[in-house]
Amino acid sequence: MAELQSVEAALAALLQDVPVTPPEPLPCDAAAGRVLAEPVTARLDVPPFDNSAMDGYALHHADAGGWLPVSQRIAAGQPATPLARGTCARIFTGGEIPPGADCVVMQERVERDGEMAWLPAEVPAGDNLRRRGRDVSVGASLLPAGERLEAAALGHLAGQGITEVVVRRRPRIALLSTGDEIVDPGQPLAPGQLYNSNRPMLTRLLERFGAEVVGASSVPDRGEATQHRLQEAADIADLVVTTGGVSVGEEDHVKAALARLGRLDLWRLAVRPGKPLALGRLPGHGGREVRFVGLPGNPVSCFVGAWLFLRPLLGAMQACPALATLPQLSARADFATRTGPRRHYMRVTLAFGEDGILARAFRDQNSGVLSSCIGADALAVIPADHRVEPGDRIDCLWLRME
Ligand SMILES: Nc1nc2c(c(=O)[nH]1)N[C@H]1C(S)=C(S)[C@@H](COP(=O)(O)OP(=O)(O)OC[C@H]3O[C@@H](n4cnc5c(N)ncnc54)[C@H](O)[C@@H]3O)O[C@H]1N2
Ligand code: MOO
Repeated sequence: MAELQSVEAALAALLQDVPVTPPEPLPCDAAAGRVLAEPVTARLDVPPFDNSAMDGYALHHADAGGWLPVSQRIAAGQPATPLARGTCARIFTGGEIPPGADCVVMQERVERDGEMAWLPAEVPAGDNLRRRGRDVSVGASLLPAGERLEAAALGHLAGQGITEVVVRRRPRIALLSTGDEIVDPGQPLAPGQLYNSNRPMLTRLLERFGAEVVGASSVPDRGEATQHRLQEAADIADLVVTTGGVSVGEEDHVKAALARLGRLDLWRLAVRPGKPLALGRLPGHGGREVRFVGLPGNPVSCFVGAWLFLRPLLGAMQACPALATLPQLSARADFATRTGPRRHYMRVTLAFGEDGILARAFRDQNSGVLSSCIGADALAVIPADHRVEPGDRIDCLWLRME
């Protein structure tokens, strides 16, 4: 039997020559989670004018230390007039610093008597000032291509008055569920059948990774039907993902159908869960090359396979570096385990304490037990042929992210 491949070899095969989806313009209001196809350059200074960081009094620092007349009042949104030397201005947070002032004293340090204000001595120039362009200056790089538009980036675009961006088209995914025993929720369940957990789970994960599921259908365990559905899927998608039917039984038709239509690049990994994972390519509409990932049917194999393989693949398709890898944390195990010839990706929760991070493993790590993925903070990576005792250091891949 052919040797099992490593995760690294599978990732290298998967990420080779990945076609990037085309750019498309999109209103910023609809761009959350999308990936910038072009860098954005700042066209405004932010803040656009020197302004006060405090409610208080603006003055020239050389005039501090004594009583000064209050010569103007500047609320946020009002224009300031030049400040006469020897006077101060009542100012509010965000108010424009008047020409001639170079510092602000917060009102808690100031005594007020009618139109006069007492200001403490030795106020440094620049105190409590937010200078024009401190955050962003015109012409500077605002956001690079490949940035995923999350909260702060969307705020940054709005801060420039930008209403439209050019983003990568979301990769289109066709999801095929194989298995005669798999039934859609809402249908009655006959003996020997079970409901399709993988489809909604993968749909949600794929959407979180920036993709759009454009087709989701079920495939009976027959070679011809599998081939037909694979071709239909390849015609509408950038990536075809199947679940189940990639093991060694005679009811496992996916690999054969793939090999007939396109090409099987790699099959069977030294990992648990997810051993029979298959990677390949299919010819799409008009001769396009469509990627193929065949996940094993066990729900945990699908969950882990999506994080390990679909996420970086979708990152490459959107030219988004943030999706390429998962952050790695070092934790202490609070469990004992032993691996055989396959690397084990165990579902763990992480407790962040004063002594560091403690990883707790879900009790049943079988690849059919989807409960082990609910609330999982991370995947603990246990090398092949390895023994872990409680307290041992282990590497964990952080999952609490997009
Ligand atoms: N003789 C061998 N048998 C198996 C091997 C092997 O090396 N030799 N490998 C085992 C491993 S490891 C895995 S993983 C599974 C994967 O097999 P398949 O990818 O062909 O998956 P299926 O047999 O179709 O399904 C496996 C399991 O998952 C259930 N399933 C499938 N789809 C769904 C779904 N959409 N929702 C919920 N559950 C689903 C299915 O009913 C099966 O119980 O092969 C082992 N066998
Ligand atoms: O490789 Mo499988 O997913 O362990 O049951």
